Amino acid sequence: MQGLNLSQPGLKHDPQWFRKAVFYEVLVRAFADSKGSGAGDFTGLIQRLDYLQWLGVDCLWLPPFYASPLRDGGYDISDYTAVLPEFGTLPEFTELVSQAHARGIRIVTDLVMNHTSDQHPWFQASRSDPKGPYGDFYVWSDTDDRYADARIIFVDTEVSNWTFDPIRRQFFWHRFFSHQPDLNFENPAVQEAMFDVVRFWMDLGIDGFRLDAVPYLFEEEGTNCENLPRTHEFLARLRKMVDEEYPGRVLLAEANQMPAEVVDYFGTPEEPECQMCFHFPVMPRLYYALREEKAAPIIDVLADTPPIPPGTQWGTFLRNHDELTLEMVSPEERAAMYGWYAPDPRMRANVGIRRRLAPLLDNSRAEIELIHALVLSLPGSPCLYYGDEIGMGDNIWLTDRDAVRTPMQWTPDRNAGFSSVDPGKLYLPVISSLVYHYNNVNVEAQMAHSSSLLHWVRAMLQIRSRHPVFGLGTFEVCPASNDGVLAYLRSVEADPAEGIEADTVLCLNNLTSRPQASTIRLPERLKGGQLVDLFGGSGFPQVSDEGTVNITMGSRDFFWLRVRPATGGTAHD
Ligand SMILES: OC[C@H]1O[C@H](O[C@H]2O[C@H](CO)[C@@H](O)[C@H](O)[C@H]2O)[C@H](O)[C@@H](O)[C@@H]1O
Ligand SMILES: [Ca+2]
Repeated sequence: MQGLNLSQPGLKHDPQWFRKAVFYEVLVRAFADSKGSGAGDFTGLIQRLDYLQWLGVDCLWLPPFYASPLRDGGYDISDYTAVLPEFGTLPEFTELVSQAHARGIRIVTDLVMNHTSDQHPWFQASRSDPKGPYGDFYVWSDTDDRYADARIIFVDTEVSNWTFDPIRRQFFWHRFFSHQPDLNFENPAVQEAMFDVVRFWMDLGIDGFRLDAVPYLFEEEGTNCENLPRTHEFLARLRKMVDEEYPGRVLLAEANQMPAEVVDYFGTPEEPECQMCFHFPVMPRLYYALREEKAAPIIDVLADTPPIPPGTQWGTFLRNHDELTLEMVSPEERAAMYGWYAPDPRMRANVGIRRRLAPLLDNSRAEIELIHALVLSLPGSPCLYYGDEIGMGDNIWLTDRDAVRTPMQWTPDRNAGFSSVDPGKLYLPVISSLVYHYNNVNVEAQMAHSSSLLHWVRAMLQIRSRHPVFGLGTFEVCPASNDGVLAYLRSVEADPAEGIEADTVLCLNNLTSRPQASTIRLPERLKGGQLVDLFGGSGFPQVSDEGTVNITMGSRDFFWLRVRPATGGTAHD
């Protein structure tokens, strides 16, 4: 942004960076159009890196920007080592990586291993030459009745996971759209080809990969074809290769699974797989807890979450480029979520809700702040979704998940400052609805307004970055007398070698829409401790000799209170 005067700190060596980082998902296509083509591009993103540095994010996650017919937002890849020309060139991509690194920002890209576009030359060769070198690159069958226990994921569009190919005269397997044939991971040549894709992008300097749709790599008769042992064996091999050839680069699993299954994607200390996994089950429960006005859904899902290996980290999020998935909640919870958050059927897609954060919460500033406070203080490295920092709206009149992929709103000017193109030529229209119109909701206006959501989010990221306890610390629920109040402690021990000071923070969240009083019970070691607000430094009533704190909180209020033990030692004494 013009006028931002920022230093260029460069990357620091920090093998644990991903455990403390705040991630930011940004679609190249949606962020900034430097060429007037109507779609965003690498150069546009480079021009906005100062903004992202100012905001305080540590790592960008870029969904696919590879050659693609764009029938699934780029998750339908037709060439793994080429970029889509409308986004720019490979040298522009490498410039983006080095410009981001110069600002201390890392870059993680998407690795879509499970499937390709049907336009990929591998598929074209496979369908036309079954005996040729690519004949066995995909999962072919004479019948469409194999793997009958595998569910259909894109239920709005697909009726089967098999589609008949008139050229090869066989059926091919696809877990997603019928234009996205699954690669055959039983074929060692496919595995090697994927290793080469990894090497190609790692050689260009990226800091890691989000592994798209990773539970579905292998298929096996009589199973639901998810989370199979062969998939884990392959991932352990992939991690070994990355550790040997690109030490320090990170793998982040997108495994939309229940906690007991998703932890397997971390692997074991002996056979590690991914350093990070998105925690899908906790996300819908944050929204559920806000409407039920109870702490239990969040407490329960975290209690059901097994411990993860040392040195690994959860990825948490409120929204992303997909629908807000409800695959990980019970049918009863799903029905309630649809009622609360998607009353219009047009708001729904597959098993989920295709709305952005601000409209989901009816633009309630208090709820938007509270849900951010939760995701920024619960265990895990949070990933923000572009535009949510200014409370961007959505457009449910667009098809599928395009509802939440509209251009970033920079200014109140033409095309929201996203592009200079004729508005009719934009890849998607900018949001111009009554409440979320880019005239009102844009970066420029919020920068000029010190109490805007944008400034608030930035301040939260600053506080979080000063307290590594949020990334590295343990998590302990504190019993509260009021079931609408969620209380927990984050604690970290001193680690002078890593520059970490001992820190304990008590996080209190009033999940209800009314003021609440509650008595919170803290562990023995904190009896008589002092409580200090992390934001303003004000003292709060001290922890009683019985280890309790009596607190009153406003509607949807939250507090982050540093706990100083009474003994003058650390909270771990
Ligand atoms: O490449 C196909 C899809 O892969 C990801 O899908 C994930 O999102 C789905 C919902 O849209 C979800 O149901 C599934 O479990 C996930 O693997 C990717 O994020 C999608 O954009 C993409 O279409
Ligand atoms: Ca597969």
